[in-house]
Amino acid sequence: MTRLSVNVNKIATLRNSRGGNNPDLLKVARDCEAFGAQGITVHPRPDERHIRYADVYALKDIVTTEFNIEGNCQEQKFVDLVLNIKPHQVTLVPDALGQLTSNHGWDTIANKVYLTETVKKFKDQGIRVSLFVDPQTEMVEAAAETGTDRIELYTEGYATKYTEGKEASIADYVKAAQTAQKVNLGLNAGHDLDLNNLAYFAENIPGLLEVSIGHALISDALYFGLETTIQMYLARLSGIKTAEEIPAEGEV
Ligand SMILES: CC(=O)[C@@H](O)[C@H](O)COP(=O)(O)O
Ligand SMILES: NCC(=O)COP(=O)(O)O
Repeated sequence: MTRLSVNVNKIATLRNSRGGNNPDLLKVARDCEAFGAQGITVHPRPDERHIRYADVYALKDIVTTEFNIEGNCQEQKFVDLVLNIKPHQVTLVPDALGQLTSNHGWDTIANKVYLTETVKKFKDQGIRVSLFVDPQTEMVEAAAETGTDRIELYTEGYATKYTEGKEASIADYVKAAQTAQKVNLGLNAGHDLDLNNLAYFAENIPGLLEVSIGHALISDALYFGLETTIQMYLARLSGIKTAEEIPAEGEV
């Protein structure tokens, strides 16, 4: 079954808006795990506008599930952070400085030499590596040549097109996932996944090991509460239908 890693960036963003410790990031991370999340994701950025480097060190001591650190390995501070903490997984994302949020995957062809050296640096320390990529066959194939363990498919394109037509929105992702299987890459996915689009993605993408979800999940928690929200996302991943999705008798 696909595992759910909760990205807690938005909790830090809310906390930072007032300068104190409310909400308490470490408590939220512990609670996410207690409510069933199988991993915690953070994505520190150089300006530390949400997750701070100090948060990542503090989380290392309390996360008991999979710890996934995402970020830009072209920043030496990020590389040092990850090598010091040694999380279960590092996800390398080609962010530009000052970027609002991640908006593209690696060009794994143009950056093959750089990525091969960087992947090795982390793998030599026992850290699983995942590369953030767009759903393009040639990018997935070249990713495999860097020695990375996994890729994370950037799902913003899927999420945007989902409401216009499910089949068309997922087609490139299915192809990319099939390619990943062919070249023996583990498969993660993330960005803008939510309660509406998650189940269809998880049902149709072969070999999907993990999704990391932050923005929508934390927003949903305002309405449903964190525990219920996490249960709802887990249900989407396990194929359990909600009451509204179960056809009434005679409708089948
Ligand atoms: C790589 C990715 O898609 C996520 O990590 C996303 O970028 C979250 O980062 P923000 O919370 O800064 O939007
Ligand atoms: N890797 C994707 C992630 O961690 C969360 O992205 P989003 O759900 O905040 O868009």
